[in-house]
Amino acid sequence: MVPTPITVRVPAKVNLHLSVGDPRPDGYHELVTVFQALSMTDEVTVLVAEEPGIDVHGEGADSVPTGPSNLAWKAVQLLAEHSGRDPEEPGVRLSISKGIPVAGGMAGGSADAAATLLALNHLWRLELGRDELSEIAAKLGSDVPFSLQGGTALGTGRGERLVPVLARHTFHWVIALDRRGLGTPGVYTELDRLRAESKPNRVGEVEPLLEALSSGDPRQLALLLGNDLQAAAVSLRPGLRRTLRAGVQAGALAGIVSGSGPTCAFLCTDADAAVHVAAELSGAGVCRTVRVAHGPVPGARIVSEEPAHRPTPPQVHA
Ligand SMILES: C[C@](O)(CO)[C@H](O)COP(=O)(O)OP(=O)(O)OC[C@H]1O[C@@H](n2ccc(N)nc2=O)[C@H](O)[C@@H]1O
Ligand SMILES: Nc1ncnc2c1ncn2[C@@H]1O[C@H](COP(=O)(O)OP(=O)(O)OP(=O)(O)O)[C@@H](O)[C@H]1O
Repeated sequence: MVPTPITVRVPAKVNLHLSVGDPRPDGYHELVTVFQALSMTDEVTVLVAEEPGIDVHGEGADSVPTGPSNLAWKAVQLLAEHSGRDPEEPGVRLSISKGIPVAGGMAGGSADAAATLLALNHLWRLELGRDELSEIAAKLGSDVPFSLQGGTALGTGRGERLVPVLARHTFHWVIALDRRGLGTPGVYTELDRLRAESKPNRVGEVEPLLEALSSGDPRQLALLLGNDLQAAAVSLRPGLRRTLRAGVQAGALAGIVSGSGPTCAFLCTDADAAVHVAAELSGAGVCRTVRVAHGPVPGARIVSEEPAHRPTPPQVHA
């Protein structure tokens, strides 16, 4: 009997605190970061198929590769190899429904890779535990373990070593999507360049932000949001300065560039304030589109053993 397709829902992330150290010999930067999973999600359905492939729908689907460079397909190959299958003939197809902006600094590709690992773990009945899945996830990218875990977490190393952070309160966000994406490696390189020529401010210690999270007071949290990559993202995309200003003028408590950008995330007092800020910001004409979101939300989770929709035939065979 053909196994039932599995659908996994997986969240976007924002870095509430992102402290970037110097480059390491392996080219990565040592990080101290606090991730929060937000209610903007992708859905990935895996199904058994003789002809492998990927189809992608939704937000920014046109700019997502449908071949072997898709991070979710890399997840298929890595898990196939790990479980003794032929990575070139894994016998599955993926259908990805995007709600997370592509190349937006919100871990969209990482989310799809994490969702694929979880879905295949069930489809292939591998029974790998969360720790083992997380180790495999880290091989695919620094953000992938957090996409699996969700919630709020402190990340160290290159961002892949996680400890959950207690954050019982819900925070309300407005998310401003830019017209074009930014490549993550280029933003880290720009930060190194800025640091070689001047001394851009660095975010402080993470502890006060952890205390603000546990207090649940968005006003206290707003004062402590910080991202070392923001200066680099703004240097590469100067228009972000205007977006950040417009969000605060619209009534947000504070705004930051999300991860490597160019998406900006604005913390608001409550859900009503977020709707108001979103409406104002969208009228300001500084970004492509505006969303409201809340966090924390859970990480990758199975939402159904039926596909969200019947996938159309893949455009390119992986
Ligand atoms: C900006 C963040 O989203 C913040 O969470 C992440 O640091 C990026 O995570 P990611 O997209 O999963 O990144 P990876 O796929 O692991 O790495 C992509 C590239 O980003 C740079 N990179 C990433 C993580 C890190 N700690 N130091 C880095 O310098 C490296 O140039 C690396 O080649
Ligand atoms: N499943 C996928 N979804 C989106 N982009 C993908 C995927 N697989 C590969 N990519 C490629 O990866 C690039 C980065 O996309 P992604 O959406 O992961 O960026 P990001 O959210 O900025 O990542 P991060 O926040 O983890 O640095 C895209 O330009 C796209 O070409």
